[in-house]
Amino acid sequence: MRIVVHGANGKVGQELLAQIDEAPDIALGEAIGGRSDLPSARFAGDLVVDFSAPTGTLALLESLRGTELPLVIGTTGFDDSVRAQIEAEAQRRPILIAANFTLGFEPFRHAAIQLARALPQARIIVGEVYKADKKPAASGTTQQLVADLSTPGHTPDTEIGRVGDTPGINTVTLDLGVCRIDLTMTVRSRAAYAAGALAAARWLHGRPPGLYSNSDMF
Ligand SMILES: NC(=O)C1=CN([C@@H]2O[C@H](COP(=O)(O)OP(=O)(O)OC[C@H]3O[C@@H](n4cnc5c(N)ncnc54)[C@H](O)[C@@H]3O)[C@@H](O)[C@H]2O)C=CC1
Ligand SMILES: O=C(O)C1=N[C@H](C(=O)O)C[C@H](O)C1
Repeated sequence: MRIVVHGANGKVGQELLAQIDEAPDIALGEAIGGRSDLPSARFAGDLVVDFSAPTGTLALLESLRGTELPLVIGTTGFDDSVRAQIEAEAQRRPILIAANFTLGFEPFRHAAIQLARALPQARIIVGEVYKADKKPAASGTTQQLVADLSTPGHTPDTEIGRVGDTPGINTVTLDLGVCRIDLTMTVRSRAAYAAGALAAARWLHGRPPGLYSNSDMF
């Protein structure tokens, strides 16, 4: 399978290029670095992986018109209108979108959901620590966990941290007053995200048009 990387100059994009270079079953079709590269892109590949920015993903969808290339979207921070455009585009091509491609993220979020169901009286706090230059708003991962753990009338609190070049620390705390339970997922390297995105690409390749998430892979 030949992969086109969109956002190739970025932190995750560079990890993707390194892992594609080592992968026995994947070749690099094209590396699209940033905004200025998109107009000349040839999309010389079988599938596109996008780790850019919401405006970049929008521009990518526009550039992909007329193709049926499958698309793995790692970019986060979409507003409802862009999400609606992605959903519409999934009628024309298979799209897999996930806020967090770390291999352990699905089991992590399901463990948190199970604990929250078992302890409805707990106060829940969803925490994150990321690189200092990431937007201060809650990450896509935190938004996913907050949605997973919200019940009518109860929305988890969030704690947002930005430190150095932290790849990602995600926590779910269930506070019962007399005791607390802490779940933590620590990503040591952005290689974790790239590995998960390439696993998603292998899973998505050959599937029919539709909107998929990494929970469909398990
Ligand atoms: N789903 C997941 O598992 C993960 C998602 N992410 C998300 O992926 C995105 C990229 O993360 P990083 O690699 O850390 O960011 P980065 O800032 O290091 O790289 C972003 C890349 O996108 C390009 N870009 C930015 N705006 C663009 C535009 N308008 N058009 C075309 N290209 C554009 C930049 O040139 C750069 O190559 C972010 O949205 C981040 O939240 C990051 C890590 C894991
Ligand atoms: O910007 C990042 O680095 C990450 N962003 C994603 C998010 O917004 O949740 C996923 C990952 O946690 C790292």
